[in-house]
Amino acid sequence: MSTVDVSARPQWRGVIEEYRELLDLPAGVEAVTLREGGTGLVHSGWLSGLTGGTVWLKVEGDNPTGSFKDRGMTAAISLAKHEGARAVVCASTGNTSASMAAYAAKSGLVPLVLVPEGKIAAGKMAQAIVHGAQVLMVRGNFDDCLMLARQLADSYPVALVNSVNPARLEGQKTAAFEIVDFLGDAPDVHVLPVGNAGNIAAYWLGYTQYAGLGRASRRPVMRGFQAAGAAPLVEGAPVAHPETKATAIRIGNPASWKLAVTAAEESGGRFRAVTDEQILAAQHELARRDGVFVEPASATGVAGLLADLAAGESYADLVTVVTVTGHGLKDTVTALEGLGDVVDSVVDADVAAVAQAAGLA
Ligand SMILES: Cc1ncc(COP(=O)(O)O)c(C=O)c1O
Ligand SMILES: N[C@@H](CCOP(=O)(O)O)C(=O)O
Repeated sequence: MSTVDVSARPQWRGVIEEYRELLDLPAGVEAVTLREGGTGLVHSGWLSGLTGGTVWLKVEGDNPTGSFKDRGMTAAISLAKHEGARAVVCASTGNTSASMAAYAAKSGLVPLVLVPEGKIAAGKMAQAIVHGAQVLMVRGNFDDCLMLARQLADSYPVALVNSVNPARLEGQKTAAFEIVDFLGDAPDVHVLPVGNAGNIAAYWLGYTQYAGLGRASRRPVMRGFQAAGAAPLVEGAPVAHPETKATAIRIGNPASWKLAVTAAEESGGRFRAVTDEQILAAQHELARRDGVFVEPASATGVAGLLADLAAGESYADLVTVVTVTGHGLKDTVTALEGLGDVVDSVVDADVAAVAQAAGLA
């Protein structure tokens, strides 16, 4: 077979190459990329109808490992490699570890993951393990894991790639760039789930940079939503024992607390809490009405928007973007919980029986 030169063929290049001149990374950093970013901005007919405005879903489950973390991880891993690191570490509620493990595999770095024992969705755990990470389960919560990861990185030759690493936010801010590039301006309101708070900080960084460059005429109001059992930013104090079925945001002391508060305050936004019941209901509604299957934590922004509407908040005539942060296939167990017998009925391999069971006959 003759070799075909594909180097000049158009392809999304990943967030570093697409936005390199806008990222605060050292010159000459070679991108370790899985072609992350360039994710869909999907119009939600359902939410637009409910609000009387225009609602877009930024579907971050489209990323290579199924969450927004890949945008930051390409930057953090590329920088770690550039600086000569041999090993990387993260604390994780699941998605960061999946992402880190994949990018570490791509780059040849050795990945070490610290997770809270028994609180990681199976799909995410599988990703980290299959990509070759060493996964240590810690008797403690995410906040304990992050403290340990920081201590390891301080004392041993291993680079920390959680969102306390500024390169992570540099990569993640590209989601804001993509939204403005697509819509032609920033939205009026941006809604998203908040856990460790790196993502809201990164979006604010991106929107602010684009407004400063004149690529957007405004910055959106930032509305962050947390799970009621893990809502330190709503309560104004760390939560010692965070609890929620949305395990990705089971975090009691967000590392980017101050940056998140700045984003909310400067934008005229705020934080609100929604219950697990509201989150899981929003997850199912989104899947059934818009065809977008997200993991529980990712539905927190949708739940928040619905709760705002129920509380009389108006989104009418506004352009709203809701980031749905990760793919539903990561946690099918929680998605199916409470649905009873998911296989409606078993039938013989007979067309009449099938038609009858399906209510067609
Ligand atoms: C799927 C998902 N959504 C939302 C979040 C919250 O993002 P952040 O920690 O940047 O606030 C996380 C991680 O915490 C996550 O994994
Ligand atoms: N949800 C996160 C928690 C860690 O967040 P990070 O953005 O600081 O890495 C995860 O997936 O682990």
